[in-house]
Amino acid sequence: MWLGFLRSDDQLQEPQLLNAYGEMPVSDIVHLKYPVFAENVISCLDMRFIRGLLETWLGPSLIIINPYSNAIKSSSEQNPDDNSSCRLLRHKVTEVLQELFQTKLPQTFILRGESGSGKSYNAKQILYSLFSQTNQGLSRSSCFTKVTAALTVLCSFTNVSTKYNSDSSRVGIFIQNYVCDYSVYKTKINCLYIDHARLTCVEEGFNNYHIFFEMLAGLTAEEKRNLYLDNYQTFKEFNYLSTSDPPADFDTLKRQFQEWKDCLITCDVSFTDVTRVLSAVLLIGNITFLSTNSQQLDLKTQNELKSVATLLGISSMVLYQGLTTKTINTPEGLNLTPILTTIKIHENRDALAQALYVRTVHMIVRKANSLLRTHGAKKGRNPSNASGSCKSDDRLSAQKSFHSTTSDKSVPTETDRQIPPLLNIIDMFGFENLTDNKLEQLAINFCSELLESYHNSHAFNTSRSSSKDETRSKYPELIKDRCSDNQLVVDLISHPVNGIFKLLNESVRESRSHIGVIINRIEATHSRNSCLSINSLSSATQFTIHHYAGRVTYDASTFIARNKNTISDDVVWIFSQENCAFGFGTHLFYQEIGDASVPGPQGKLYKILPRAGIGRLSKHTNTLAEDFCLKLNEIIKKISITKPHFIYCLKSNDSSSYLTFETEVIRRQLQSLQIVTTANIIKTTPIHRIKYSLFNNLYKLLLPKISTAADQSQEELCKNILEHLKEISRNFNLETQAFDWMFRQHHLLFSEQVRQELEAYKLHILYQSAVIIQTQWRGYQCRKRWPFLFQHLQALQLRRLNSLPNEYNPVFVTSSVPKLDWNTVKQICATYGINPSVTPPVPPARHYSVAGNMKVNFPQTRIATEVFKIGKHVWLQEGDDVKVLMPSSTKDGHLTVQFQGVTQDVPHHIVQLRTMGTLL
Ligand SMILES: Nc1ncnc2c1ncn2[C@@H]1O[C@H](COP(=O)(O)OP(=O)(O)OP(=O)(O)O)[C@@H](O)[C@H]1O
Repeated sequence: MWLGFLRSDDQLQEPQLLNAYGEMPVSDIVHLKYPVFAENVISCLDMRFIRGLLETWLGPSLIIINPYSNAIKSSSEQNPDDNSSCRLLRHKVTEVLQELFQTKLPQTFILRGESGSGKSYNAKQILYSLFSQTNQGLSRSSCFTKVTAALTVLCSFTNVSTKYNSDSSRVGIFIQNYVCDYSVYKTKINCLYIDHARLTCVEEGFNNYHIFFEMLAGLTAEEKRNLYLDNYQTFKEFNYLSTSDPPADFDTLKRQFQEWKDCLITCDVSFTDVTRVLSAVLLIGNITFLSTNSQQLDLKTQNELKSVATLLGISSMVLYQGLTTKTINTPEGLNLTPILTTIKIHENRDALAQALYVRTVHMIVRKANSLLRTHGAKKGRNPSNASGSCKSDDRLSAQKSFHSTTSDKSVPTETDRQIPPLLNIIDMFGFENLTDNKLEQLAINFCSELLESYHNSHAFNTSRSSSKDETRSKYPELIKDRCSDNQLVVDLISHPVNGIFKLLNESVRESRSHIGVIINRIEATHSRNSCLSINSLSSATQFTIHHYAGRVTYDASTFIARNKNTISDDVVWIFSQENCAFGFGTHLFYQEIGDASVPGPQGKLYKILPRAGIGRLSKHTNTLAEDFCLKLNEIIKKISITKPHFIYCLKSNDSSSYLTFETEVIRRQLQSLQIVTTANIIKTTPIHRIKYSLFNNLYKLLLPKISTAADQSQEELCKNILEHLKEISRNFNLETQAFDWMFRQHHLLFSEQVRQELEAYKLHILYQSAVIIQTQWRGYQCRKRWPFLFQHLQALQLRRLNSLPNEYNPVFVTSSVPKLDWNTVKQICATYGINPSVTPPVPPARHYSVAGNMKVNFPQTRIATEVFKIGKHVWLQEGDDVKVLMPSSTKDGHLTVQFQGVTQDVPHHIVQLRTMGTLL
């Protein structure tokens, strides 16, 4: 089982990983001298950055710096295959996969960082590594092609250019990979929507979604004519795009559109249907009603109304009526009344555009999810999970609360074990602080706070519980402060009784409240919350929250309107089968229309967002904030029963400049992500907590001999493994006092240093085993081929001896002995300027040795393997530790050795390198 992993070059050729103790720059922040300070971390990251090393370990987690190298490369030039900068990330994926296979405990990669720090980029790299290590590599994995196609389509739909990132994703993404038999048999993409109001919000400085610019650049003249877009020469002529700037030059947009189109087809979604909806959305934005008479349209708009109606397969009359009338349910019956204000009609229009857009995205994701299963799932490799596995998973996770599970996360219960082996990836929103922060920013920053809270409870809970026992942690107060600050903000925003979201939701339901009233209520309810400040004298609609990553001032003036998230049923019923001949359009609203007990509008309000997906529990009437919290909590519940692996993404600068390391930017991110505190905690506390049985499963192969005594308990076996490790490490003169572990009733607590030693030792054992197996296999192959080879050699010898004519060539050679093609050899020699008749020169002496696939530099510590005399005097005894300075410059095959103050050239074979192998 391990050999598959061992073939990965990344693991075997990672000298940094195993050799970094004491070297600068260290490959793991935890190896910096205690106590770790921000300055040391920054200089370490800086030194690595200069050397092109963008990844640095933080114990079991990884820090990755975004160098913005794609600023100088187009996306088509970026090939994940030759991306050598992701070596440690790939290694991490391998480790996590091994853990998944051995412990069956679901695992989650959580990408954290500011907007633009590279979360989405690294999420793709994780997916790439995952698929290249499973499913027999990428080439055979159609699942991976579909996942990347789905993500490419999604990116165009959900990415926009912002102040922080020219390619910022406006949805949170949660990817679930179901793994079985070393294959990903199903991938599910879940989206968390929040920012669809951006589509119709045409304020200055806001950019619209990439797809509109790509589509307008990439459609052919004929396609544009068919979609009624041929009369528009520039982006600015569309109201919804009038304030936006194209995110790239025309040719790039055109190329991206072609890529998007290909990916859409890979996802089995109709290109024509989707472009019809997108064109309709753009044209809907241009339907403007006269402010003097709300029911009247100007002449140009009349044409646009007709075009939209044709694109959506409805009559202009039905569309016009849907936008301008409202059904009111009175005790006397249903009344169809005209809407009198232009603002209300325009709200209806924008709600329609948003609903069409976001539901199309949702439908594409659902379609892609249905394709992202390999045959394994259908064959029922894992019958209990393969069909409807998400549902069962949902139910399971919904039963557990976030806080109860985080406290005892490493204990898989019976129910946990039924969960299929899952590898999740979470790529949520980055923290945002704009000049004008709205409801979307509050939701996005709340999401960051929840993840921060999750991080605190997972990264520090174990340490706190252990500190109770041993009071070893030097940072309990600091951790407590961070956790309680964070909890204050989470409560302020989402408390079920008096949180900001709750107050907002009530105000939407009451439909009378004014934002000033809400702000007053917030102020009154949270007057003691130190994370909130309201200065009602300077502005009646603003409040400031002290988030973990900085203070953000929110303008609540649009909160109530944005939180509504509603569309009237008059608009929804436009898409009933009687009215609409466009099947795709009808399908977008099938739930609302299908759920209605009586056909036709009833004066109800529906949500703009689709109901299905992760938030199955959500209702038709939920507000935006309600829906967002529900879905986010569901995701957090799902991941709280998995083992998290944090990937901290840092941006190297704020201006997206290529390879520019700005110290202050890094310092800010280190502080908000608590990297320095985490490093110190990892150094001082046994942070790992694992059940004895799981530990033994992972590491029992380290024991030279496993006791077969039936009465040996799991705890005893675990003790034996650790004692053996200590003994081995003592022989290496490692600081064994840092080998920290504690035995608890069911669990073992151990330090990061122990984990690293265990992993390094395990890798070494696996490597040795692989060498033995390969040696045996090659020996077997040689012995099998030897009779044919022998015959061949005999024939050659015979031909030479008898000077047989060249044409004569006995057919002894079997297919298993490859023939040397001299013409090719000559050609290669000519290409590389090699003279085949001249013996190549001896390469210069190396200034290092290689042991266990690692480079070991001079001076080295070696062991004398036999007695060595200088004259008659015995200078070295067998087993003496000696210092080897370098290969001897005067005598071939000799090394310059120093022992007891004397330096002497000694034959190579007398002193052997101290590797673990010498001790086994
Ligand atoms: N390791 C890397 N090497 C090269 N380019 C990178 C790397 N990481 C990120 N980038 C580039 O930096 C830009 C920002 O990255 P990305 O969109 O992944 O950030 P993000 O954290 O997901 O931002 P947001 O939260 O706003 O979506 C992208 O153009 C991405 O291609």
